[in-house]
Amino acid sequence: MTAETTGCLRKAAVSPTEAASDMHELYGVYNDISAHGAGCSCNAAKQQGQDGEYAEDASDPVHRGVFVTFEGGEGAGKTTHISILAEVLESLGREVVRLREPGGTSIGESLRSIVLDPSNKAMCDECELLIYEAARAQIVHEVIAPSLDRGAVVLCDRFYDSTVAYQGGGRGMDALFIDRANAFACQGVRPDRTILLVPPSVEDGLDRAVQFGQADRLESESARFHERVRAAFATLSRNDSQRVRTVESASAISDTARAVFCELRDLFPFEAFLRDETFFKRFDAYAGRGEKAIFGGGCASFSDKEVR
Ligand SMILES: Nc1ncnc2c1ncn2[C@@H]1O[C@H](COP(=O)(O)OP(=O)(O)OP(=O)(O)O)[C@@H](O)[C@H]1O
Ligand SMILES: Cc1cn([C@H]2C[C@H](O)[C@@H](COP(=O)(O)O)O2)c(=O)[nH]c1=O
Repeated sequence: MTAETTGCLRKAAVSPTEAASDMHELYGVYNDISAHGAGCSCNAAKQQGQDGEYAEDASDPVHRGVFVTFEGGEGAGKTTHISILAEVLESLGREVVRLREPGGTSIGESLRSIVLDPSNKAMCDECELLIYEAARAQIVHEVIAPSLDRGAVVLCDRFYDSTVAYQGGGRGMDALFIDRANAFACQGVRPDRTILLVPPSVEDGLDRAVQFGQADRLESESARFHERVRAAFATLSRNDSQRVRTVESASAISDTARAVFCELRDLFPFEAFLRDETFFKRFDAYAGRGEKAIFGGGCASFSDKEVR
């Protein structure tokens, strides 16, 4: 099995056996690791595409990679769990592209600093919506579509569901217009799975989010705004429960990480990790380290200094 035939492994010729042996070295606990090679996620994703589960019309592209987005209110734990997932997927030999929205491209990061700048108090809702869509169009065109085409796993911190929740739920903007704007920006690219992380409460999430610095323009919105965003995310998950999986991020990071892996087990070969009582405990050490410390790894990063 080669990367060319399956789209499953890192671009160069890394066989399932080699990937398994890398992971064995890293974690040193699995004897039945060859089972991971058999559970190739891209085949699963492609199959789902062929079955029409993810592709809503015949013109939708069926990509070779896997696109997973993380959503949720402020401080939900998206950065932390993307980092954990990326680390494990890389150990399995996958090419992982980590991104954030808005951002992830040079243009997108410039738009991010404008839309989140707390001094931009004059920004109207229409301008805000279009900035998010502009950044999205650029990241889809420049990074997400090409990465999926070559078979990478793309992990994105927020995507179009955030526009539905923040500009739709939070600002009360027209839902149909938002759907059309999202479709225009995304050109048929849709997440294969979305993990919706839910902190214990809006207040807890905001406290977590601002612990390392000043609140940005959106974080500075009222608690009522953030409650509406939270409710809109909950509705999204109820209406599309096949794609959008809710995970509470109320307890230890290890418990939340295990629940995230559970929701992705049909896309990636995670069974051995899920059977291991102790595997997820190591991730409790990520608590409170913040984005800068976590994103020290080898894969494409969306930290401020290393923007893709
Ligand atoms: N179960 C949990 N899962 C993830 N993070 C947790 C959990 N419990 C506490 N935290 C803490 O919450 C904080 C916020 O996490 P993180 O930065 O990953 O959230 P985020 O959703 O990316 O935030 P933001 O909205 O600012 O982008 C971190 O300090 C993290 O250690
Ligand atoms: C994509 C997107 C984001 N937002 C909001 C949500 C957050 O408040 C910020 C992004 O900051 P984070 O620290 O990276 O979470 O922007 C939005 O309102 N609409 C969107 O489409």
